[in-house]
Amino acid sequence: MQPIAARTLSDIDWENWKAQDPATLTFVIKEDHILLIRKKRGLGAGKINGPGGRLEEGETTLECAVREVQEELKITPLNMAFHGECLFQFVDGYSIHVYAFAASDYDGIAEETDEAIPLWFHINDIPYDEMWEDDRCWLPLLLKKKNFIGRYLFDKDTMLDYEIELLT
Ligand SMILES: COc1nc(N)nc2c1ncn2[C@H]1C[C@H](O)[C@@H](COP(=O)(O)OP(=O)(O)OP(=O)(O)O)O1
Repeated sequence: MQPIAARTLSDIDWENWKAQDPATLTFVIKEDHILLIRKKRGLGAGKINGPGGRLEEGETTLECAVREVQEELKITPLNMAFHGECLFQFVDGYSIHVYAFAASDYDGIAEETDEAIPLWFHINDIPYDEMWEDDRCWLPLLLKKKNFIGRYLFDKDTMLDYEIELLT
């Protein structure tokens, strides 16, 4: 992995950009509450996020999104809807392309696993201070059932630049 000299989005050739890893995030939203996790390992360990992770060989983004929720919280998300894409470039050279889903219901009882602690929040009380910086930019759009594509440049945990396009 080669560090890149970018400080703004315009320093990156987005036309030919391809992430090292495709991944997913899923937000179960039910009766004005959202199910988040305290992530115990992997990229973003310690932060609050939606359950999710990297695609496995041969898997679709939807299959990955469902599997990751099952693995991390022992529940199955239902009524999955795709809402958008987040293209993350880090200045250390790493990149990850995240596909974001919302689910309006689930089967089972969410429990702690070795990957995640389940946490429910009212949708007006989302703990953005404990989440990745980009979440404030696009999670409100997903909550409004909008579709979006966003590009983000990070130096470790610090977001240097971003842009979001709303899709119709
Ligand atoms: C940089 O900004 C990010 N913001 C948000 N909201 N989420 C992010 C960001 N960067 C990565 N993520 C998400 C995307 C994925 O859901 C995870 C990373 O995947 P993880 O390291 O958990 O991958 P797994 O395949 O589950 O890995 P292990 O099972 O080996 O732990 O973070």
